[in-house]
Order: sequence, then C-alpha cells, then structure tokens
Amino acid sequence: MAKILLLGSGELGKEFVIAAQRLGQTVIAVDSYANAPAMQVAHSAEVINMLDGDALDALVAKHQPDYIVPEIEAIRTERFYNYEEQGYTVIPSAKAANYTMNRKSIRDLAAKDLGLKTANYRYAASAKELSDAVTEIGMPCVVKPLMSSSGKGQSTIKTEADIQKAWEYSQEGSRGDVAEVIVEGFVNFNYEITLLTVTQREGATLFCPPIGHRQERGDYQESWQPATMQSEHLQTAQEMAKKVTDALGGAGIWGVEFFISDDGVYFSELSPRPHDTGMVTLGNTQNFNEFELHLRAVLGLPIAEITQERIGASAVILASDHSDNPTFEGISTIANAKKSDFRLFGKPTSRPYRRMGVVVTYDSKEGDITNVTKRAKELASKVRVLK
Ligand SMILES: Nc1ncnc2c1ncn2[C@@H]1O[C@H](COP(=O)(O)OP(=O)(O)OP(=O)(O)O)[C@@H](O)[C@H]1O
Ligand SMILES: NCC(=O)N[C@@H]1O[C@H](COP(=O)([O-])[O-])[C@@H](O)[C@H]1O
Ligand SMILES: [Mg+2]
Repeated sequence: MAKILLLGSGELGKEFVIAAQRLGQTVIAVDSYANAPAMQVAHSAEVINMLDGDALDALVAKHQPDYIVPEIEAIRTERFYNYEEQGYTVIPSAKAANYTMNRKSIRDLAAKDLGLKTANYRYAASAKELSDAVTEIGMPCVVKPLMSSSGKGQSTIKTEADIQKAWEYSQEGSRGDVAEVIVEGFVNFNYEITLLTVTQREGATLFCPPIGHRQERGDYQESWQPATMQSEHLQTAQEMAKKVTDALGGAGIWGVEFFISDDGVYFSELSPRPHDTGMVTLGNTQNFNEFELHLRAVLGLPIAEITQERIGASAVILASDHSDNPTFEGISTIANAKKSDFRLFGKPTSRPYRRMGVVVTYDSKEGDITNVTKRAKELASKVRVLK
C-alpha cells in the first residue's frame, strides 16, 4: 500500500484520488484552502501555502510519502530536488515539476535545447520591456505571466493601446513571486490538440489518441477525442512529446499541447500531470482514463496498451458570480440526456469563470465527433451555477 502526497486538490486531483482509492492506495490531499475537491475523497487533508518551502518541507517530513504528486503549478518546486536527494519519488520528476511551473524554463528547454518549433517569443519584466518585446515580435501577440495557468493573466495585444492593459492584467493574474511575462507571436493555427503521453519507469512511452479543444480567455471550453488530424502531424507531435518528456524525465501522464497550422506543428507547453482537456476520457473513451493511467505510471504498474473504446467530448460548467454557497440549476435536464454523464466538483466557493463541473458525451467509434461535441456544449449550457 503506497502513501501518496497530492499537492493540489482540484478536480483533476479528485479523479486521481478516486482512481487511487479503487486500487487501495492512501492519499493525503493538500491545497491552500479547506474542503477542496480532492480532499473530499482522500484519506486525510492538509491546508498549507505550497509556495512556502518551509511549510512544504515540514509536510513531507511529517508524512514521509512514497510518492509526491504535484497537481498544480504554484508550488515551491525548487524543494523537490532536495526531496529526490533524500530518496523521495517526485512525480514525474523534480525537474519536470520545476521546469513546467515557469514558462521560461520549459520554453527555453523546448525551443533552444531541444530545437522544437514554437511561436517566436521574448520575455519582459516591466511595461517598458513589454513594449520593446512587442516591437520585436510584432502584433498580434500573446502575453502570459511566467507563472500562471488556465489563462490567468493572459491577453492578446492587437494594437499599441493594448500594451499597458496587457501588462497590468498579467500582474493581476500572476501566481508566485515573479513579475516577468512571456510575449509570444500569435500562431494562426487551424486547430490545437493535447497529446496525452505516458512515461513509465520501465517500459515504452505511450500515447493516447489526440484530444482536440477550444479555448476562450486562455481556458478550455470543450474538448473531444479523437481529434481528426493528418497522420504525419500526429507523428511529428508524438516525436516532439517524446523528446520533451525524455528531457524532463520520470514517470506519469503528461498533457503535451500543440498548435497545428499551415506551416506545421508547434509545441506550446505541457503539464506533467493529467490535463484539464483530458477530462474527456471520463466518458470512457479509452480503456483507462487519464487519471487511471497517471496512477499506474506513478505506482510503476505496467500498462499493456492504451486503446480507444469510443469517441467522446467534454464541455465545462462555469460559474458567473462570486458565492460562498454555489448551487446548480438544470442538473436533472442533463441527467436525463442519453450517452452522457457529468461531474460536479464540489468546490466550496465560486467566482466568475471558475470551473465547477464538466459534462461528458460519447458515442460508438462509428459516431460523428462534431455531433458529440455539439451535444456536450449544449448540455453544459443548460446548467447554471447559482449564487
Ligand atoms: N502564441 C499563441 N498563439 C495563438 N494562441 C495562443 C498562443 N498562446 C496561447 N494561445 C491560446 O491560449 C490558450 C492557453 O494558452 P496556454 O496553454 O499557454 O495557457 P495556460 O494558462 O498555461 O493554460 P492551461 O493551464 O489551461 O494549459 C492556448 O491553448 C491557445 O488557445
Ligand atoms: N489548467 C489547469 C487546471 O485545470 N487545473 C485544475 O484546476 C484546479 C484549480 O481550480 P480552481 O482555480 O478553480 O481552484 C487545479 O487544482 C487542477 O485540478
Ligand atoms: Mg495550456
């Protein structure tokens, strides 16, 4: 029986804990607030500021876990290297968690060291530097805090007048203690995908069928699996995913994000953990969902194969207001729909655009992916989060 210290307890952690419970593992769920989704299904919970290295050290010393499993990016990941030296196993590895929490480390690794094709980019640490970077990159361009996720602090600059706003917005959305931003040339892609990639302690790197998705405000709205794509683009994406996960090292599932445009496949970024767009696998589109695959990789259990069992889609249920007691309207309507299912995450509070639940739809492999995606979107739109 392994003891897992889960650092971050949102919806992705919750499904991971459920997978771990099914295999009889013990999980301590950690986050910065009480009653977070994964805490509701774990053996025990801890509330700490995970950016506080000393608090993190104390927690690891107290629980002496077999596996440290980061679920969010905003963690004092520099300490992970010490834990590895002390003999702890960090998932997928200290380097992976540390590099991916900062867009600068992962982008320089991918573009400079590994030579992967990415958008043009610059960094900026002030409004003035941002203005200079925009001149070099050209408009439109995308600005993101070096430390943020789910599109927080992200905006697109289309005209000179947007520059100051983009800087201010980036500073509001930045997590952690870094003010710097990345400025990326806007990639005019035809579509974007997440390639769920599984690395194992022993055994080959495995790939899930590609997931297509649509984003708004830098945050995912719908995802579908499989994404229709040319086999040569898929092969290029798989090669790039293998290169970057090999360089970061360790075992686990990764969500590797790509843009596919007329001039080929661009690497965007990757999560060293289950990916939000991968919630589509909760519709049993595969023999193992992304959380079960992550768990197997964490525990070092072999994965004989990953197979697509049916097609599916997911669509998010977002809040529109602040509330300390959010409730839902329209649940019986979506419960009544065929070939679909849903999750409500149990987040104790809501805020505008906070993801509170997800709808999944599915069909047989002969079904129509556009139709399945349309159904997911329509069902999700029937739910309202009330304050
Ligand atoms: N350079 C770019 N050109 C065009 N679109 C972009 C670019 N960078 C980001 N986007 C759009 O914004 C979305 C979010 O960007 P990104 O994945 O970098 O943000 P994030 O905050 O890390 O999101 P998450 O944590 O959900 O993965 C992308 O999926 C894409 O739709
Ligand atoms: N794109 C990353 C992502 O989807 N992460 C998921 O969102 C949670 C935070 O949600 P919150 O901001 O609503 O607390 C995280 O804990 C993780 O499960
Ligand atoms: Mg992303």
